[in-house]
Amino acid sequence: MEISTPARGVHIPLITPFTGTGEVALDALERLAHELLDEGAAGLVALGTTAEVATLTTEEKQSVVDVVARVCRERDAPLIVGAGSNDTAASREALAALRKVPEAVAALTLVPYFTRPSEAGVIAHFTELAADSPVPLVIYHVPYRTGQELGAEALRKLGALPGIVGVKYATGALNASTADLMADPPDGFAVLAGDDVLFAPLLAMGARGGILASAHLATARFAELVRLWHAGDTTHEGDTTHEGDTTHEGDTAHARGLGHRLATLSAALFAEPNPTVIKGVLHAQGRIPSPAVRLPLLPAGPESISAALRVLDSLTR
Ligand SMILES: O=C(O)C1=N[C@H](C(=O)O)C[C@H](O)C1
Repeated sequence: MEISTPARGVHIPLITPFTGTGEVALDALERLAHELLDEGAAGLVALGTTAEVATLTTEEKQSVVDVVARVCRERDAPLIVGAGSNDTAASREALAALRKVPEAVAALTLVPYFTRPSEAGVIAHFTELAADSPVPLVIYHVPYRTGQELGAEALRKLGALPGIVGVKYATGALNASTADLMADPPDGFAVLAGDDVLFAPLLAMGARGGILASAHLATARFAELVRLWHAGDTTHEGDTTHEGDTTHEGDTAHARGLGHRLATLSAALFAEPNPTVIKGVLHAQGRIPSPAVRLPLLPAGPESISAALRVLDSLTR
């Protein structure tokens, strides 16, 4: 298994577009994937939460992975695939299936949800998965969805395991534990922002990038924000930012302003459950055939979509 830290930048967890009659619109997915890479996405994520993965059949999931893998192969772009659950044995099988996806550079694997094992149990889960997986793992830490808290020390232990290359950090808030982790992450361990509105502050703390549904829109501006925060890095690719790195004063002011504006966009795009507003906006732009989502999600209301379009317009003008 080749172990490499996820690429610096914005990785986009693709929505699953549906046709007016409810089938997966694979042609629209393929077009969208190309557009996002054209606009500066560092990589793509298939089967994230944003893909409404819980509602896709096994065949649909396979088709989605096939399409996104093809795009990544054609574009030489890194592909991360969502795989795993709160059952260790089933997660091992899901990860083993990635042997058939040579384009996958990593799996995005949730901290086991709902069961609420001890911290030691979470570490045992990931130790077993990482030992066996054909691709390295990016841990998806989202305690407000999984019900499982993990402190900086536990994340450091996980990050030090061979085969674990990063975390999608979506804790809902940045706090002392975040500062602790960001001050001393394991070598080669990428912290990727997973809370869209907190992307800019986490970049300022040293995040390598993000896995952000919001970056379906204004993709180039999200990519620009990463460049701005990493402009002064003096360390080599693969390292994290260290004390003493320089960023020009003008860049910092620009980064701060852009970060605020992108946070406003993300807030508008998350005004209703993700990815309903994003789909509404992409449909209004003519980029996907329908804004449809599958139950239990309901389509976003027209006010939310118009508000997001207004913020987007002010950002791209
Ligand atoms: O699918 C993902 O990956 C993401 N899901 C989050 C969510 O739905 O809450 C949002 C994040 O931007 C990426």
